[in-house]
Amino acid sequence: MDAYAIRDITLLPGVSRDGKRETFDAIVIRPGDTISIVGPTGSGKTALINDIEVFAQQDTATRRSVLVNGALPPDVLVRDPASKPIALITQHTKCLADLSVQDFLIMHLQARKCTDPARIEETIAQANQFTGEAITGTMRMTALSGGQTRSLMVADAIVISDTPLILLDEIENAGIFKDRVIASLKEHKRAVIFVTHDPYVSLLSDRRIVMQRGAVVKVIESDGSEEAALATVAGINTLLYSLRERIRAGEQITDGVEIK
Ligand SMILES: Nc1ncnc2c1ncn2[C@@H]1O[C@H](COP(=O)(O)OP(=O)(O)OP(=O)(O)O)[C@@H](O)[C@H]1O
Repeated sequence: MDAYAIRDITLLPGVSRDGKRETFDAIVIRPGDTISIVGPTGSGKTALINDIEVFAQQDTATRRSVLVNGALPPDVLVRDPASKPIALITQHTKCLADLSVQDFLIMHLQARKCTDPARIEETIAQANQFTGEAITGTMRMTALSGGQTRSLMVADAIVISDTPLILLDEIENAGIFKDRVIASLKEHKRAVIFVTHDPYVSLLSDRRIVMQRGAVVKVIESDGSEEAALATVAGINTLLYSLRERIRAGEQITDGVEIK
């Protein structure tokens, strides 16, 4: 995004599923922000990120609108895929191209009109920070696991697509290190919005948008009061990760398991 620098993306209220106006004034998303969207099944979490992804202008079911740098988004951001400042990655994001990881990334680099070949290795190295299952350039895209695919897509969004905002729809079971993804997105000054049912991701976020009946009903700002809960959940997360690895490796877990 050299030509058009994104300073912020603003979501303006729409209506709930029963037609009531949402009560928030505006939700402003800036580089480095980590936001989670939580709420029961069917409460409108996916609809909310879809509004952001399509730059809604009161033309979706929710009647919300989205501004870029405080104004209507310019046409080029909406229509030119190579200029799109938003990457949406879901559980179902799959790559059907029968190419090696390296060839796929080269193709994407060309599509994005980028000429820096160092970005290929950088993307693979970044993806390997997010997953415990090593990815190499010679692997086939179609042979990657769910966790490897999601890790590569997030790394690609950071390094090659270079998008300022990444939307991640329920990637929790995909076997990626979510805390590392969040740390890396912050380090690269990217904003991320997670649709999530995962307490760890929710508690790690700077802001939590709570949905009910198709509407935003609350925005909780992280103010340190959940630190103790976060520390406990982080311990549970680490424990579960190590157990998962040991069980996958065929071990029997006969020692006592303990949250550190
Ligand atoms: N404000 C709204 N007005 C009208 N329809 C809405 C609104 N918000 C969501 N919907 C519709 O309600 C349905 C459920 O919403 P959505 O899929 O976004 O829920 P969700 O919270 O993502 O659910 P899940 O957790 O099961 O994925 C969808 O058909 C969506 O288009």
